[in-house]
Amino acid sequence: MTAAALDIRGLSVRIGRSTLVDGISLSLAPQETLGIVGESGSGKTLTALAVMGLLPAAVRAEGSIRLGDADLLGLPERGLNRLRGRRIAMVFQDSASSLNPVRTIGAQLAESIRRHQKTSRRAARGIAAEALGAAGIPAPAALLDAYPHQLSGGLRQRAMIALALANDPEVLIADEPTTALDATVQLQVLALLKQHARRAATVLITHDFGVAAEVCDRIAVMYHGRIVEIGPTEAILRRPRHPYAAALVDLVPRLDGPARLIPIPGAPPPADQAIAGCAFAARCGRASAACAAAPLALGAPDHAFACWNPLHA
Ligand SMILES: Nc1ncnc2c1ncn2[C@@H]1O[C@H](COP(=O)(O)OP(=O)(O)OP(=O)(O)O)[C@@H](O)[C@H]1O
Repeated sequence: MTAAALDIRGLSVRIGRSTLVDGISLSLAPQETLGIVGESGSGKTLTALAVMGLLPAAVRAEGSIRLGDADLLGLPERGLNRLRGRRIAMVFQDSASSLNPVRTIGAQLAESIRRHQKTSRRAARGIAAEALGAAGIPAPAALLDAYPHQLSGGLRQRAMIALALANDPEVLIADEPTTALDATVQLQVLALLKQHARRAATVLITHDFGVAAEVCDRIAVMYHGRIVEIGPTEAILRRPRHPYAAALVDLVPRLDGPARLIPIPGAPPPADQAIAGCAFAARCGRASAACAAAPLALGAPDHAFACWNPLHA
């Protein structure tokens, strides 16, 4: 079996007594593209920030996150700094606030390249121009001296993708990389990510199931800080098992009629109100207290889902 590019086990993210991400496990093969899909507030970004070691100070992460041979949660800041940008990189949703507004695109790219590769300033500028070209930016050399505010949203997002990919990382995390873009630019950026995904492992975070279906080999559905379903994209699209995943699939625009809006409960029921029979028996088919929709674990069947009835956890 090929070693995982990224392996997350039992990751929880907490602030004070609140658990915002609740014991999730994921494994990503080299060159695999995994979509993390879920509604706003489900814990997607916190999961990504935990992997990058970029959580705010008051927020704690527990569990294990391995990038190849490196244990990311155990690394001190200096160790993380050596890996970030070189072995793992992230594209953020909002390129306007993620790029430094007072430094040119070229200076920001060259700095990242020189931090991780032994190279002269001149050579770093050349690599920077190449990275911009590879991100589909026309006349990349001319863009090196531009400031972020001088670029359109689409160009800025491409520049950020170039920045993330400049050192050829093993793992790329893209957090809602197309949300702020108009439809045609969205398609171009997705095509770019798809092209990159052939070279390295990619995690695409989105609330849009259609976007994930376009690019990803597998999809993990997050709900209330947990992964409630994970499996090959095709399988989830054809036969979603968890009601939330089914609702997301139903929202993907179709040519054969309007999408249906299916209301689902806002949160798992508290343990003392949990029903003995599975509330989602119709989908999971495990109507008794023996409901085996166990917390998703590595080594679970290819396409697995978790029940949120606490009696069945
Ligand atoms: N610094 C923080 N302090 C306290 N709570 C936080 C903090 N950051 C996030 N949260 C909370 O944690 C939960 C998960 O947030 P997260 O940003 O991961 O969601 P998300 O799925 O990425 O949503 P979106 O799609 O809107 O970005 C939310 O309830 C959010 O309000």
